[in-house]
Order: sequence, then structure tokens, then C-alpha cells
Amino acid sequence: MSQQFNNFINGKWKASSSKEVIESYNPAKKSEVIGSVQKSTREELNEAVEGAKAAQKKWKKLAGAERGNYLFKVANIMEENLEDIAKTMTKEMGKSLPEAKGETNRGIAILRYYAGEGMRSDGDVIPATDPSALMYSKRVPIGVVGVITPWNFPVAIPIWKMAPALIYGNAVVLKPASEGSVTAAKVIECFDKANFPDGVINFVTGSGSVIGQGLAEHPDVNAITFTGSNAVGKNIGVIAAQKGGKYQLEMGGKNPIIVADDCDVDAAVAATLSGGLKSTGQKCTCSSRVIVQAGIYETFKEKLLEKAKQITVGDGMDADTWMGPCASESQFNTVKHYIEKGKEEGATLLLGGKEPTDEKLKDGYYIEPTIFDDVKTSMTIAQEEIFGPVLALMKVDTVEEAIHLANDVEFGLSASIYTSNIEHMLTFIDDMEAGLVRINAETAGVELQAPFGGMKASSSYSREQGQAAKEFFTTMKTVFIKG
Ligand SMILES: NC(=O)c1ccc[n+]([C@@H]2O[C@H](COP(=O)([O-])OP(=O)(O)OC[C@H]3O[C@@H](n4cnc5c(N)ncnc54)[C@H](O)[C@@H]3O)[C@@H](O)[C@H]2O)c1
Ligand SMILES: O=CCCC(=O)C(=O)O
Repeated sequence: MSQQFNNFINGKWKASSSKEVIESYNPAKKSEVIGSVQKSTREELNEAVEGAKAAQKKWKKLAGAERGNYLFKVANIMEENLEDIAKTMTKEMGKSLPEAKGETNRGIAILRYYAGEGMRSDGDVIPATDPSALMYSKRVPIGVVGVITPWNFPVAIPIWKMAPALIYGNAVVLKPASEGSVTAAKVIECFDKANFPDGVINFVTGSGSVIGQGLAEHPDVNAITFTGSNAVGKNIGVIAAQKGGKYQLEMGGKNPIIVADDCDVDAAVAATLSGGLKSTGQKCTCSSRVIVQAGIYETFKEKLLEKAKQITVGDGMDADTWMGPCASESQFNTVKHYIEKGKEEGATLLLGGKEPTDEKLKDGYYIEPTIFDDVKTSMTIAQEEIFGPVLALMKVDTVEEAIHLANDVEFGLSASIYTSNIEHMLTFIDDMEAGLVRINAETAGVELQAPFGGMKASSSYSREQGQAAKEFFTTMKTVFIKG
């Protein structure tokens, strides 16, 4: 039976005054309702921000280790509920169950990583010009942090924002994407069970234009951390800049994988399929442009096609499914639109490009793994983020040309190269305009203890995760004491 979730405001689960809910459907079985969340109004948003503002004043006074203990507690509770959270994620947004379990485990590891931060240094002693004075820097929280998240990682992304925000002494108001809200509600239930002080964590669901925008505009929200599309992110940046708040935007990608003549072809094929098509191509770090050197092109293409044909498409809950459906009808229509664009603009469709014919899959938003050949950099499918199971093959003569082509997009999130040549590796590391560069590894695969973020239009040049999170979720005081 589908569950209905309320907002979590000031330590209480409360329905919206709108009396309306948003239903979440299973993309593998269109008519199955997974659950519903509140279609909130600004009234609830204001209540959540007000509660967060009051609670933060006490929360920041706790010792870091005490705040850390709350995060350790949530991690343990999430571990007990891992199976249920992961199954909800698979049913709500379609990723396969092993991937959903992996993501939930990642969320737990992130909580533990930041829990430990409560015991670590929060400043430096700096020699003063006056030898009898003590001078030091001290990191302090920003206040109330608005967290706006997408649907593609409904557990890991809210946690990789909330955990550092909380450990450094901020209070949080989370607004998740509607297509991942039921899963996110189950994460918030774990926070609730860990008995955080009322108001420190708040969860308000609803439309982006009402709750998301309202959070960005709110005068008592001191910082906004956003992950999502470029169109929405840019608007949040403008609002935050006008208001004077701190902001962090992590947005789209158009990530290249370069396959050099001198690489291990089988490894490059495996990485292209895993990096490009896992999660149905719906990771910001997914490979979408496959730039292959001429000497290996035909061999690589043949092997790629052979392996891609073996991919099993199906419901993420089935044990033999490798690739699930697109997460929603709108995502499904977007992917189909780009496939038509590719054909219209003259790319050669090598594989897929349509819905599977299998009767069992008729009731879901499935698209076959799709591979285009003869793709030119000017084509729409080589420039715009598709966020679906579509690979664009591009042929080049040299690695230098490959890197030039790889940089010829507005995005710069992640990039990878397959090569055995150290010079190629070093040139790629130096010249590739991307925040995450990976050698002989697929483009996807973010590690929670390392900084993550993009260059160019992929980011506001801020970095998330690892120690980098401290930069965003704190500000600095310089203290000078003269006896
Ligand atoms: N760089 C990264 O770390 C990263 C990670 C995951 C996803 N993404 C990107 O996210 C996108 C897919 O996610 P999506 O479809 O949920 O993105 P989206 O921009 O449509 O939505 C993201 C969030 O913003 C909210 N929102 C919508 N309109 C708003 C408005 N006017 N004001 C404030 N908030 C608003 C949504 O409700 C949602 O919570 C892709 O572009 C993907 O590359 C980036
Ligand atoms: O969707 C963006 C996050 C990607 C990620 O977490 C990964 O590649 O592991």
C-alpha cells in the first residue's frame, strides 16, 4: 500500500494547509503509486525557516562531538532501514536495486564521515605581529541552509549536503525533487528517529517554483546549496546574489570518455557502458560523448555493440535487470526528443533508439540502450545534456584532437581517458576542462572523501564533499586577543 508523507517542520510531521498531495509513480509500472507527499505552500516554508532559525542558535552551541553523535545515530538507523529505503528508491525512480542499495550505503558512509568532523580542528593559530597577543581563525556556521536536490540520487545528494551543514552547526530546510520525495521522506524519518532537537532539520515538499524558489528568496535563509539543472541553478544564483546570501550550484554535464589507440579496449568498452548507461544514463557524471582514436575505432565499435546488445533492460526490482526505465514520463519524452534530433541532424543510429518491444516492459518508461555513430561536435546530441541511455561516438586522429573536442561544450563536470601512455595521461590531466578527471576509470564514480564539482557551466565553481564542504557550510572569524 502506498504511504502518504507529511512535511517535517520543527520536529513534527504536519500536513500542508493546501490539503493537496503530489503522488509519486513507479516508472517501471506507470499506474503504480509509490506514495505521496505534501504539495506545500509558502506558509509551511515560512514556518520551517522560522523554526530552523530559532533552533540553529542552540544547535551551534553544542560541542561538535555531540552534533556528530546525532549523525552517527542516523547512520545506524539508516543501516537498519537500508532494504526498505533502497526498494523505495528503485520503485520511485527506477534505478536497479543493487545501485539503490549502493547509494543508500554511500549515504550511511557520508553520515559517518561527517560525524567524525565534529572532533576535528575548526581553525588555525596565526602568529600576531604583537608577540603578547593570541590570534587565531575559527570556523563558524552560516545559519539556516536551504537544500534543494534532484531526483537522480534521492538519498546520497540530500545527505552529502545536510550532513556537513549540520555538523558545522547549521540548521537545514530540505526541499527534494518531487520524483524522489517519498525516498527522501524515508531518509528524514531516520533523522526524526535519531531525535535531533526540534527545528534543526526540516523537510518541505512541493513544486520547485513555489517551495524551491521560496527557499532561495527567503530573507532568513543564509545559504542555498543546489543540485539540479542549469536553467534552475542559474536562476537560484541570480536570486541569491541579489539577496546577498551564499550559494553553491552543482549542475549538468556532457561528459566525454576518450579512447586512445594504445588502451586496453575491453576495459574501455566496459567503462563506456557502465559510465554511460548505468542508472539509465541519469547521473550528472555519465559519459555521453565517446571520443575514439581512428586506429582503434572499428574494433572498439564492434566490441561496444556486442556488449551493449547483451544489456538486460527491465524493472530495477528484477534480479537480472542491468538497466531500468527512465525515471519519469518527462525524462522519457526528453530522451526520445534527443534521439529524434540525432537522427534529423544526420548521426547514424547504430543501436536502440526506441522503446523495447517486450510485452513485459509495455507499462514502463523504457528506452533501449542507444548508440549513435558519425556524431559531429556541432550536433545537438553532442552539445546538450540528454540524461538518458544514449551514447554518441566521435572519431578523431590524435589524442590532442580528442581533448580539444572533449572541451568543446559548455559543461565541465567529469571526463575520462583510456590510455597506457603516460604523456597522454598528463596532457589530459592538464588540459581537460573538468572538475573530475579520471584515467583508466569510467567518468562516473564520486568518492565522498574527495572534493566534487564542475568547471564552466557545470558548477558555480564551489566544491562539495570531503573537506571541501567546510568551505561552503562555514564562514571564518579571525580572533585577536590581547591580555
Ligand atoms: N553536478 C552535480 O553534482 C549533479 C548531481 C546530480 C544531478 N545533477 C543535475 O540535475 C539535473 C537533473 O535533476 P532535476 O531534473 O531534478 O533538476 P531540476 O533543476 O529540474 O530540479 C532540481 C531541484 O530544483 C527544484 N526547482 C525546480 N524549479 C525551481 C525554481 N524555480 N527555484 C528553485 N528550485 C526549483 C526542483 O523541484 C528540484 O528539487 C541534471 O541536469 C543533472 O546533471 C547534477
Ligand atoms: O548525479 C551526480 C552524482 C554522480 C555520482 O554520485 C557518481 O558518479 O558517483
